[in-house]
Amino acid sequence: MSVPRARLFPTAPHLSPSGACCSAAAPASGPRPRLLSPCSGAMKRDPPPAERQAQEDAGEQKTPLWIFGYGSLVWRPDFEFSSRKVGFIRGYSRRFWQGDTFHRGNEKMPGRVVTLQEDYDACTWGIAYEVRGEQIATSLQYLNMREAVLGGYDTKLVKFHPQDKEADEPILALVYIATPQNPTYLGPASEEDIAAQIIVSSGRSGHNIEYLLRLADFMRYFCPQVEDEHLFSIEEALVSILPCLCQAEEPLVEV
Ligand SMILES: N[C@@H](CCC(=O)N[C@@H](CS)C(=O)NCC(=O)O)C(=O)O
Repeated sequence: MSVPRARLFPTAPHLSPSGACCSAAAPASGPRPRLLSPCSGAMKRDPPPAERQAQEDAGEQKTPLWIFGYGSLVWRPDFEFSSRKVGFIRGYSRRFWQGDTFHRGNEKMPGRVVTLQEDYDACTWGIAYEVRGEQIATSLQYLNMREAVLGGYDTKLVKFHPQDKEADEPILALVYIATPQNPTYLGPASEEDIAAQIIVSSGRSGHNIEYLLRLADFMRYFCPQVEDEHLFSIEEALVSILPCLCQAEEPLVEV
């Protein structure tokens, strides 16, 4: 029996037309859980230099800060923003090569989430979020915990290209990347092995299957012109193991 995906997962927080995430203060179900670092007693990290510079620039010049999401940030930003744009960054490929022992896995059975691999000829599509004024410090503080402390990601400044290139110039954006030097980096594996690991992993933010399917649905519905072979071959491998997961009739992600 096929089960439409939309019924498998609670809908992502609804984004109001203005683009402000109406559940930015808390995830869909109740107040955001206190995020405890899995490495108990880990000190809260100072923001990395690139992030601090971007924050200082934004604060002093009242210019907005843009944050580029290409994984869970695409469908669960969970911070207040002023606007958002679909687009891409050059020079990177998205890969399910980062282990996750908190959000979509645990210490014994880490999940697999995405990071970026330097790849000169490649582009990675996602969403850039514009944060202004007080949104800047709030979003960076939240993402530092969610991505850096709990996820092993570092920050980098990249050039974001909005999909509507006639209307928009490229924009400098902050992106979170998990490098091979971080402790939960897993590196390459076959799409079949990655799918098998995703099927058996879940963590504090939900099942790893949800993470994969929401990202695949975002790309299918909002970037239909893009063929992300790595992502869709993992999805295909997962559906061949779990044929009950039919493709969603409507997008799981609302942008
Ligand atoms: N940095 C990427 C990946 C972010 C990502 O997926 N990070 C994990 C941390 S391990 C996360 O936030 N997970 C939250 C969730 O799975 O709902 C992005 O911009 O979307």
